[in-house]
Amino acid sequence: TLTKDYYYNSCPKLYETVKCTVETAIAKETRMGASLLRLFFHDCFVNGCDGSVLLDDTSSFTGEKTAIPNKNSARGFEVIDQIKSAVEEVCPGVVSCADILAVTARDSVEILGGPTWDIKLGRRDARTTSKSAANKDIPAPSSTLNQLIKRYNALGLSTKDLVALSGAHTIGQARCTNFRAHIYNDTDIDTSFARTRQSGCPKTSGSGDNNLAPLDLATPTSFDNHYFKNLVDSKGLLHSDQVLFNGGSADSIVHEYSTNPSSFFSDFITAMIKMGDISPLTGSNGEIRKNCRRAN
Ligand code: HEM
Ligand SMILES: [Ca+2]
Ligand SMILES: [Ca+2]
Repeated sequence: TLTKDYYYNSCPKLYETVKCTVETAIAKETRMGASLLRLFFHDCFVNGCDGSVLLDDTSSFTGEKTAIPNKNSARGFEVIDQIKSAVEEVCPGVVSCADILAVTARDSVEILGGPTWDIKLGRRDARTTSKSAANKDIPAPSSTLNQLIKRYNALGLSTKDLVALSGAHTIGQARCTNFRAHIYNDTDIDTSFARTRQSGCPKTSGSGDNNLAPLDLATPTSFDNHYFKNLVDSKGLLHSDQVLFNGGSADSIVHEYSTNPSSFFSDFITAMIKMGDISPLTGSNGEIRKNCRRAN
């Protein structure tokens, strides 16, 4: 099992080393904080939090980076490489890439104005992975509320965890291809917001697919509860965002977070810890990778 003081003796400088590199990366590009937080989610939802998302393709397997949810989308791998190098300098061969993702996600949230919390460490790194697992296990932005609830439940996460974790969309950007159907076809969207987003995202698929828009139109670089205020105003960017406030079973939770930032923060922390507990490799399973991009 994971513990809070896992590297207390073996790598006492871990936290300051990671945080310093994350701060530099976010100072250079604010969006990087969002990208790093998302990497932890994409790792944990595919074979658990085992660093699988970081593996490059090899001759023996095709990894997760070219799966639909990640291709042209997941970013921050160079920053993870920098953090891993810095950590290897202070304690070589000790800290897993899976744990580095967990610390990095926690620090990114805090640096962008969100809460901080103690995390549990002791994960080991996967030696392999598969593209098809990533395609199957990461929820699509076209998901219905029931599909999202089912997927989260299968991982031991509740509807409350789903809503709280979706609050991560208070930061970062999405590509037109992922919100086109919502802004052109859905009716659960504020019409003037839809028009604004349509102006940056052509209706014809294949044109402007990579054009970006902020997931939170109000405060896209601050980790706050504005995402939930947007949902109450029918200004969610993704179909999978707005289904959380649609007259369904998640409405009351969204409403609560939209008026009470501290309840969002405390439930987000709980949910991040639960997500970080999804089937870690421990004991003699897996390994401590030397380079996060490949098995030793
Ligand atoms: C509920 C299911 C979820 C769905 C369907 C979903 C879907 C998406 C999509 C489609 C994007 C935009 C990607 C692109 O257009 O390239 C995105 C971005 C993002 N997601 Fe999620 N997401 C979900 C849950 C989460 C969770 C649980 C977290 C973290 C705890 C998270 C964090 C982020 C962040 C921070 C971004 C912005 C990344 C950046 O700007 O680089 N998402 N998500
Ligand atoms: Ca994984
Ligand atoms: Ca925000």
